[in-house]
Amino acid sequence: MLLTVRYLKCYKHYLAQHIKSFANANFSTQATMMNKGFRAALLQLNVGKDRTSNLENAVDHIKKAKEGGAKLVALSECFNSPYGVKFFNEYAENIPDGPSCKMLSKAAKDNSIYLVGGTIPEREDSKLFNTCTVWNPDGEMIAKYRKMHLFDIDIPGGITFKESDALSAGNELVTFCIDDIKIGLGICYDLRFEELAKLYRLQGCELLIYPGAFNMTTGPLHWELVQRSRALDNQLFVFAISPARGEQGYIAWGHSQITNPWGKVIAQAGHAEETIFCDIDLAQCNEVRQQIPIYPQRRTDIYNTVLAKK
Ligand SMILES: NC(=O)CC(=O)C(=O)O
Repeated sequence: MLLTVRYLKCYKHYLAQHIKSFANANFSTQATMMNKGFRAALLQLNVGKDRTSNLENAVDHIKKAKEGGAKLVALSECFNSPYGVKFFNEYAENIPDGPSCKMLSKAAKDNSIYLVGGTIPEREDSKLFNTCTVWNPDGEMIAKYRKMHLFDIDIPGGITFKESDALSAGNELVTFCIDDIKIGLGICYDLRFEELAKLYRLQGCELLIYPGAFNMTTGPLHWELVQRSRALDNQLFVFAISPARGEQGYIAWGHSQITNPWGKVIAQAGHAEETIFCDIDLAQCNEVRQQIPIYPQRRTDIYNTVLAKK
């Protein structure tokens, strides 16, 4: 079995109740859904310039994730193309008619899973977006989210990147449900914006999923920290899925991660190609919310986070 599975060292109390640890990937499918729990697999894949190879590699790993018992499988930001301003136009596709969406739909259906399709560069009329699609076990697209905060930064001696030279920003929060679990979507740089996560929390989300690709400047400092912050502040699970670290162009930090509502990292990849599995139980959100009731304790008479009126 090619899959690398991390042995999860978990919080003593929660280990017993909620988190299963895995030594291998020979899982039974019976464990795929129980109450508010499910097995998730985050696919941290190598990505190169050949779109067809990227898609074939994803199909292969999605199948293995299903064999490992995953009910929800998630891919990284730009899993089908290199990540870079000069590549977005060349690789852009219509959604849902392009080859990447066709593959995602088929893979979700063939494996009967929920599939968070990482992101692809999307073309709509004359505009390009960085877009995440989500597919249900019948192969239907059930959500489409466009990166809302474009990655425009300039760190002398570090990294300069200007997504807005090529992309337009999305303007909508997007959620989807698996049974009674509500899940919010963001993409990479969106992780840094606490108000977005808070709005999802206020809408009832218990899990936020961010395909992402931090880099060798910001990754070591911020990748783990922002995810733990979003999870802790909003008392929910956070998944972030990176491409594996390449050697040329934009070098991704890797370290795809699952964080629980305590702000504790319960699974994390290294930097190479790897699948991480984790059984999560969303009931843990309510427990934390009851034990540390910060939401009813907020002083909304003094401050508040609300959706802007359009
Ligand atoms: N690539 C991004 O969108 C974000 C990132 O790398 C960072 O915030 O750092």
